[in-house]
Amino acid sequence: SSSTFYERYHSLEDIYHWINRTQQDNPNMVKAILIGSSYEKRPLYVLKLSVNNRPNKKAMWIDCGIHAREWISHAFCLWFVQNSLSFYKLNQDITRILDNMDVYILPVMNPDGYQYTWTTNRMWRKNRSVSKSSNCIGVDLNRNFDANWCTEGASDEPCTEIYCGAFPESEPESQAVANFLRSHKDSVQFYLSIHSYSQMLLFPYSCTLDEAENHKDLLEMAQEAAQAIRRYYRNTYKYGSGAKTIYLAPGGSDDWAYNLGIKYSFTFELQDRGRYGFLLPPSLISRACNEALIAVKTIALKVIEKT
Ligand SMILES: NCCCCC[C@@H](C[SeH])C(=O)O
Ligand SMILES: [Zn+2]
Ligand SMILES: [Zn+2]
Repeated sequence: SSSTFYERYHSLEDIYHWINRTQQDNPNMVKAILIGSSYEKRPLYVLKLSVNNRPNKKAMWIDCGIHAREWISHAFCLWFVQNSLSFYKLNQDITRILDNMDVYILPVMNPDGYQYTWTTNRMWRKNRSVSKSSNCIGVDLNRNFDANWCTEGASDEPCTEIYCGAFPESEPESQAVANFLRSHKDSVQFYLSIHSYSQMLLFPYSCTLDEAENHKDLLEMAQEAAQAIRRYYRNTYKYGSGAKTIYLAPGGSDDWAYNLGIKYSFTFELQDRGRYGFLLPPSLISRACNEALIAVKTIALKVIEKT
């Protein structure tokens, strides 16, 4: 049954098959868009969920798997698509969100790294690009965007886990995402990047301790989302600006999207708090994804109210 499919982790090949099947099974709600390819030439597919052709309709963006080892992230993108398709017209919140917003979902932003965690090193974080200046492999895609690039909280050392790359958008994966968002910046109102672990709802800035101009709005949205998780699932998520709540992290996709003009920009760190860490067991996928789902719905509904 479908519940077991979504309560398991899936190989890259299985996710590509799932993308294909989901589009084939839902021809008038789902379209797969090829937005680029990885360093090792694997396709980067975005699924577009759209239930109507309302003129100048808003949109939201969710990317998963920017960091390869954070498997609960990829699982959430699949969970979100399945939940949206299954409960449209049945659940009031999902129906209101889809009636008002198209949703762009990138289930695997770092396919080379993800494949590598299945075949070679479960704890791999970065992409798999080869650098000219070092034998070490991989750039941290969440330090490769053009937002205070390679300042404190990133490293110019290719062998580190937070290597910023040779220059901003040096990597095909971050370049593909940045290009897509640049060409859709007038419709995308809400950016969301899914990570693990530590149970946090973060918003700009992470690249500096300065407050975002709509900090009050972002804080209120994150607080309401964390309260929803607390109320429905009795679990605790911290929330706040990235720099103050987790650590300084420049070159991030959320800060870059925010500076592009996407004023509702978030990074979620899903379960858990460290007991299993990146190795969250499949038995906890449904809880972790349901907690993230209620948070996404809470914020998406507020974005619809405000835009
Ligand atoms: N854009 C930076 C948000 C805060 C840091 C997020 C974590 C996720 Se693993 C990181 O990229 O180190
Ligand atoms: Zn991450
Ligand atoms: Zn993380």
